Amino acid sequence: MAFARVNGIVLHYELRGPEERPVLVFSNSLGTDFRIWNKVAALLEDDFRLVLYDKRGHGLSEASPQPYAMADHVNDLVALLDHLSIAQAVIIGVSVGGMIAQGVAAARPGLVQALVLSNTAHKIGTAEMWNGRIKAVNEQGIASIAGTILQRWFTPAYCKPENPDYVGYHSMLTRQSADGYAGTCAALRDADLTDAAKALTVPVLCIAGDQDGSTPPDLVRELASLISGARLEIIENAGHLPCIEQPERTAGLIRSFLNQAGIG
Ligand SMILES: O=C(O)CCC(=O)CC(=O)O
Repeated sequence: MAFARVNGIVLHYELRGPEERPVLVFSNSLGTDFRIWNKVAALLEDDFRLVLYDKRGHGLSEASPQPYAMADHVNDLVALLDHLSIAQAVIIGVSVGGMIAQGVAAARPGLVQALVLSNTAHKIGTAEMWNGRIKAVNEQGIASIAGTILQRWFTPAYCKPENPDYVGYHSMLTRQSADGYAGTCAALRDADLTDAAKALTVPVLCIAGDQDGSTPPDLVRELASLISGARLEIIENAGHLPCIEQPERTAGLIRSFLNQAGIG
């Protein structure tokens, strides 16, 4: 557990794995903290240097007042990597974390060796949808929308109150800062990374979950079609967060992609 003040905000992060190995940076989704990557990280940490961090307004990182711009999240990650003296990294992002990854590649191309874009897109949702979510969170709290959100995060088989993991992730979501959650909804509402995706020249792996209700496979396929040479993999029996529901498959795809790209 470590903290750094970068870009005017205190971020929570953790470093794992051998220092001399290629660096993998993990960026999490809306309403979660970096523990969503724990099972994937455990499968990779013997062979890679891992950076896990909580984005602004999530987990133990500081929450500035809403709204946020995607550039805030992008600049935070670039500043954290600079703070850690990391010159090159593979950025692995899920959902809004995948948009942050695309943004970092556009803002600081030299920093990015390859990208893994899991359950994400160049543009997610509509202004109407995000404004509705912001209003609900600000007026009634995250708990008021949590049940609906978890149905998109996980498959029906996982989404059961008798599953302790489901209950745990419900707690993770409802305990996020309202400013952090709604602020990041505003960032998602205003972000269109179509041009950034089209300009990517690094190796890219796109991952979709066959039962993802937030960024369905067709949307991830559309993202992959914008990126020259991108590889697309669809994980079965997974919703929006295959890193939680299918960690072995997710880590296996990351490992084989890095191997193919000559990293590691
Ligand atoms: O998960 C994200 O980072 C944004 C996409 C989304 O809205 C997922 C959800 O339904 O919470």
